[in-house]
Amino acid sequence: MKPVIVVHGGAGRIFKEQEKACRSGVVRAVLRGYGILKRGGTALDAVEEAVRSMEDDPHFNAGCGSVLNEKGEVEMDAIIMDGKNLASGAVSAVKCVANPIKIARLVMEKTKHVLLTDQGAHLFAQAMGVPEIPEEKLITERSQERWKKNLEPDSNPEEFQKDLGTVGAVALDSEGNVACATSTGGLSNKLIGRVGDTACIGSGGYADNYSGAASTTGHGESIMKVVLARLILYHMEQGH
Ligand SMILES: NC(=O)C[C@H](N)C(=O)O
Repeated sequence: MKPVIVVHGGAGRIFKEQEKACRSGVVRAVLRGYGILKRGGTALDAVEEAVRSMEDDPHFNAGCGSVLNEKGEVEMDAIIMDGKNLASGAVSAVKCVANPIKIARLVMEKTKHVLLTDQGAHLFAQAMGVPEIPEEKLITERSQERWKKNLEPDSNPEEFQKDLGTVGAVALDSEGNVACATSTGGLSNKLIGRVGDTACIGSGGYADNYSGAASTTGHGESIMKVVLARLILYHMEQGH
């Protein structure tokens, strides 16, 4: 089967001066993921690699470049899912790691659970030998500026939520297996402990060999209302 990978760097507004960097970020991610597929690798490895690449890229709202919560901290959510057996792993409100998607994968493969949050995710990551990094390494000038602007009395937080998007990827490998991965810093100036759609199976992503794979981006609280990723696959199953 001919392998396929599709990635997104969010569906938010992209400022002119960021356009080139954002474009090369998604191209780099897709090439890394596709490289794995071309060598006969799995859809799961391909989506993880593509998302890692965008987590490492400060132009996206995931990993380095994540938006900040109300206290000016980075709290990230991520999910990965294997369409072959419906196995999935996710983390929410994780701090001080470069690649939340890696921990999501470890949750899937090394635990009996599907979602670990905050401190529990942190302890698990430590136990798995995932290196901790200083929070400053995840914070960009742009995310700090956005956070400060949102604190101003006349700010329009709705406007700022349009600026940046979550990252994600879906892939089909030569064996006919599909997978999805999604990663985000969430919403600007969100409440501490807010968990968005990205960490929730069926909302931030879903993969099922029977129907396909989806990775979502946008306003998490709206996405969760309709369990969007699963809803998309439902419509695909119906042939829509
Ligand atoms: N920009 C985004 O896609 C945000 C993400 N869906 C969230 O609500 O956490």
